[in-house]
Amino acid sequence: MDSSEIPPSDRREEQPPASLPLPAAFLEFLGENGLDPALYSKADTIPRYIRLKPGTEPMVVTEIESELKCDLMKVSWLPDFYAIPPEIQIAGSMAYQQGKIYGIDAASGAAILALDVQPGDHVLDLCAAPGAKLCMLADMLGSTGSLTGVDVAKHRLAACRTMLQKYSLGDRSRLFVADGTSFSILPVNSNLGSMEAFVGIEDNGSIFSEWTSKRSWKDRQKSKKAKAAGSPHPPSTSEPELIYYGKDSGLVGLQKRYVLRPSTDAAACTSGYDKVLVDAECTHDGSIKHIQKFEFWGWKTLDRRVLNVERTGNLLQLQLGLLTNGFKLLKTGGSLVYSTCSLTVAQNENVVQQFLSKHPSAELLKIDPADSWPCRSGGIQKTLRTGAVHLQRQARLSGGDERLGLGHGHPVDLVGVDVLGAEAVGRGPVEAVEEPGERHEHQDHAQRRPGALALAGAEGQDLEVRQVADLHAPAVRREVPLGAELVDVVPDARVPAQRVGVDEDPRLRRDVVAHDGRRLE
Ligand SMILES: C[S@@+](CC[C@H](N)C(=O)[O-])C[C@H]1O[C@@H](n2cnc3c(N)ncnc32)[C@H](O)[C@@H]1O
Repeated sequence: MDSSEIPPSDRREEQPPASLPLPAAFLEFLGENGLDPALYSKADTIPRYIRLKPGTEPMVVTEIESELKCDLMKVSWLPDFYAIPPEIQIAGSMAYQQGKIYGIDAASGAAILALDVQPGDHVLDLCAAPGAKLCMLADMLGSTGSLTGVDVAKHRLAACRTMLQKYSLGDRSRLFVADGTSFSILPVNSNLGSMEAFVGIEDNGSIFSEWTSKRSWKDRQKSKKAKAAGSPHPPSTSEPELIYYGKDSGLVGLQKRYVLRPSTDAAACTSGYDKVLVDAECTHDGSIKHIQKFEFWGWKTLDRRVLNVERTGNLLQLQLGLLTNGFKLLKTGGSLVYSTCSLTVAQNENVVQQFLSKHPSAELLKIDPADSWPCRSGGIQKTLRTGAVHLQRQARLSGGDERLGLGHGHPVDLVGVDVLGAEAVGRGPVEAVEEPGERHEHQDHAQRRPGALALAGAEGQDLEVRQVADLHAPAVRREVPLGAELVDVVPDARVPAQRVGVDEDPRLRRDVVAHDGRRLE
């Protein structure tokens, strides 16, 4: 959504109130978890953060300041991060539209720094969508190594693809719709010994050619069949689905069966990922601005999606499952960051404790740069927490090789990075993400994908997908020509898929939605 195009009256309506009348059930949840409700009245003082694409000329800062009409305050401990006042909308700015800046909260930045990505690393982001951290990871990677993003929600992962493309960060990346608790595909080029056998000679559809957004004939047939059978979605499988790969991701020319084959535990030890980020699905209670959105969505939704006991129980299992599988995919000596945007001990320290009790080869490591971060200690030694406002914690764990029975531990690190005064993960520059229709998708997806839970909600980061009709009715329904890949799609507001700011996920009912239907006028 391009906020510059929303009439000022609408803009005001979208601003949540500074202090919220929190419902009893949420107050109870906070009480049970020892959290102070006063946290949620501070949203109007929490800055928003943006990150400048590395390499952006310093003089651009002045230009952005004059465009946004505010000062950009450099965050000394986070390279390329700037704080801006919370009420500033960036989505309408040229700097944003030209891909010079993106919205990402400071605590997310800390999680990525904690991962300490090095040139040549193979990096896995196991809960990647909507993709702010993925973009930063891609930036850190530079022109070597590889980045694999996984998320169980296809439409959210499609937003990651849009972001990677918009910021020209996708060349070394690949994106899989998959359950992160069982995903087992290793990085390419990590098993060179046997790779020759998998380099394709004839392209008969079993070899990766350059990625295109055009759907294959096979895919189109599948979705036609699904439609004919009365289902808006193609039948789901639990097989990972590759929805994007960049030209330098190493896939082009390889046989699909080589790239997509599941790995064994032993193979992961030697050929797994160097770095894994598990930014797990959580109750999002540490995201003050996210909680504020329930004022609009309805507090009953908060009950159902955040506080529901059954859901929370499942969530803890999911978090442990994601952490365990992420660890399994690390190569020996690799490291992992576990992070959530919940403030609860249950979803953070306890999950990590449980994990550690079952994985003796995993140890906590100290994250040295965190010494200069505005953090305080968390509940376990070497964990850090933020102050009153926001929590994000990272566990940094070594690759373990107990599966080989070698029995020696590697240094592991659990860091609760918490950023004093850093913003809660807040509304991204592109407005609200979770609209009623989207919630349906989450739930539907959860039913269709084993391991998936209905989401508590997006982090509100830079997700560029929205249902215009729901948010800003009346959206203009004038049609413009569709890109070839969108044939079969019946969107709310049609736009060419190539346009920046468009999510094209041909298999979902949400279809293709312009950021703002009025642009089509
Ligand atoms: C906190 S958000 C991740 C935010 C993201 N790292 C970012 O920086 O934009 C959690 C994500 O986990 C995903 N998720 C939930 N269950 C999952 C599962 N079983 N496997 C993989 N991803 C899952 C959700 O779809 C959601 O996008």
